[in-house]
Amino acid sequence: MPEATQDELKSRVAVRALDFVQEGMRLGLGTGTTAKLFVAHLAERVRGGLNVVGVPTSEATRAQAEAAGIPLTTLDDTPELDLVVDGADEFDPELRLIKGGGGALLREKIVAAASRRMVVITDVSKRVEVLGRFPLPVEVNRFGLGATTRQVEAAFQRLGLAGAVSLRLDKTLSDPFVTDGGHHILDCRLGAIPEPERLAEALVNIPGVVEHGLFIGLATTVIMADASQTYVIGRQNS
Ligand SMILES: O=C[C@H](O)[C@H](O)[C@H](O)COP(=O)(O)O
Repeated sequence: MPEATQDELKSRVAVRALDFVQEGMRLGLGTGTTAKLFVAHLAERVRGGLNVVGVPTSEATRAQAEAAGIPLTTLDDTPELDLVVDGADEFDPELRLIKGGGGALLREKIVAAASRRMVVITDVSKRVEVLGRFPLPVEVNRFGLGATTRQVEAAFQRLGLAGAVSLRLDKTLSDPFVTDGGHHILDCRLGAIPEPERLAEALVNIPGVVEHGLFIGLATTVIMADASQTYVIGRQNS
C-alpha cells in the first residue's frame, strides 16, 4: 500500500474533528493548512443543514468561511465558544503547543482562551517529546522592535536557552511580515524548550511582546494521524 501523503493525513484529522461538532455550537475556526481542510469539511455539513456559528482566527479563515457560507460572529457578540478546532506546529505529551507558523497566533490564542474545548488537528510530524524544534514565533509591536528583540534575547539567556532570533519576512523576502493585528513576528530557533511555562512567563513580561506561540493548558484534545491510524489524545485533567 502506498504511504499516505501529509495532505491525506491532514484531511483525515480534519474529517475526524467533525465528530466533536454538534448542532447549535459556537465554533472557533483555526488557521493554517490543516484548519483550512476542517473549515472546508464543516462548510459541507453547513450546506447539508448543520446549524453552527463560527469565529475565524484570521482574515484568511474569515475569507474562506464567508465564501463557503459558514455563518460568522465575533467574540464581542459571542464571547464564549463551545469549541475551537485548530492546527499546531508542535505538540508535546502534555498537549502543550507551539503555534504561529502561519502568523495567526494572537487571534488563535484569544479564540482558544474563549473556548470551552480546543481540539488540535495534526499529522504525526508535529509530535515532539520536548517543544522547540519548530522556531517559536513571538509577536511584537512594531514600535521599539530593536529594543524588544534585545529583551527577548536576554530572557532566553537568563533561562539558559540559546538560538538565533530572526525577524520574519513576508513573501517578497525583503519586507517584514505583518500580522492581521499589524505586528511583526520574531522566529526564535531555540532547539529545545525544557520549561515552556517559565519561558511563557518571561515573554509576557516584556513590554513590546504582544503574544507568543506557546499554548499551555489550552488544548484539551489532539487528533493526530500517521500512515496507519488516527489517534485521539485527551489531556489529563481537562
Ligand atoms: O499561525 C498559524 C497557526 O498556528 C497554524 O495552525 C499552524 O502554523 C499549523 O499550520 P499547518 O496546519 O499549516 O501546519
